[in-house]
Amino acid sequence: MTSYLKLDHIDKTYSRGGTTTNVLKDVTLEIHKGEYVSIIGHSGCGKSTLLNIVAGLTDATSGGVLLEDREVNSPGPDRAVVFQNHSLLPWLTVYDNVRLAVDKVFSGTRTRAQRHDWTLHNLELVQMAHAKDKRPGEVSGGMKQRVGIARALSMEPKVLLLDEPFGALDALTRAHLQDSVMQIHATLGNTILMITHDVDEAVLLSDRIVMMTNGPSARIGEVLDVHLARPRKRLDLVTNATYLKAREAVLKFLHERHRFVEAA
Ligand SMILES: Nc1ncnc2c1ncn2[C@@H]1O[C@H](COP(=O)(O)OP(=O)(O)OP(=O)(O)O)[C@@H](O)[C@H]1O
Repeated sequence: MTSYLKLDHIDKTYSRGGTTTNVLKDVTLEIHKGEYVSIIGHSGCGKSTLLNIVAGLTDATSGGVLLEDREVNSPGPDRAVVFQNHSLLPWLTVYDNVRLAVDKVFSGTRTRAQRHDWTLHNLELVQMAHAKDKRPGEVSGGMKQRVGIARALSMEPKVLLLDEPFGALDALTRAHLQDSVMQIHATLGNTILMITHDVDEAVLLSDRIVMMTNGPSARIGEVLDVHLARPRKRLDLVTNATYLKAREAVLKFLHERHRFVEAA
């Protein structure tokens, strides 16, 4: 398989008030088309910084990001981001929040009727068509995240970037949304890069788990292949030896790194 998205020797240093902090050190990662890759690591190691660099929202200090062999260093609809706290416009309906993105990307290439159908189609994908006329303030946190995912998908991004998309949700809502994302990934074959703190979530959803060392100068410590057939059913995995082994490997990595920090 060839690399679709490449993080190429990324370094990131923040300078503030005369002090400089090196957050990311030589991060290189190749992601294949259709792959679901998660990044896991302790708080503050630089996961969001890395995702923001891929999104084009933050510049790398050196190194860069290649998508289909072309350098990307500014935001674009080819890399749609879903943040932990939904970023919907509160004065627009659920429908209009998605339609706005659809119009931005497709106003030159699709008719009004096509854009309308496409907006509804994406709301249906996340089971939110029934609430299309509600405003964000009138729906639950999980529903808002669904709309955020619909909005991101509606731009037909080459890569979907998820920054802890389920982090602020209760366990049941989180599980439902994880199932929806797995279903969407199975249907559309999206290439997904996701940040998470949750070991079970990483193993359930990912083809590969990228484990970051602690910062400063965080780098990729280990990359774990998750050899679990799809579709994956969470209840079946509870006793699955491959699942348990993967889970243990990630926990061990994080635990050892954590101990390292405490000892330091
Ligand atoms: N704009 C900025 N200026 C200076 N330092 C920053 C800036 N943004 C982030 N940092 C620092 O960079 C480091 C990495 O932050 P980042 O948010 O990327 O980590 P993270 O792994 O995503 O954390 P968390 O898991 O808690 O969200 C932190 O030490 C943070 O304080």
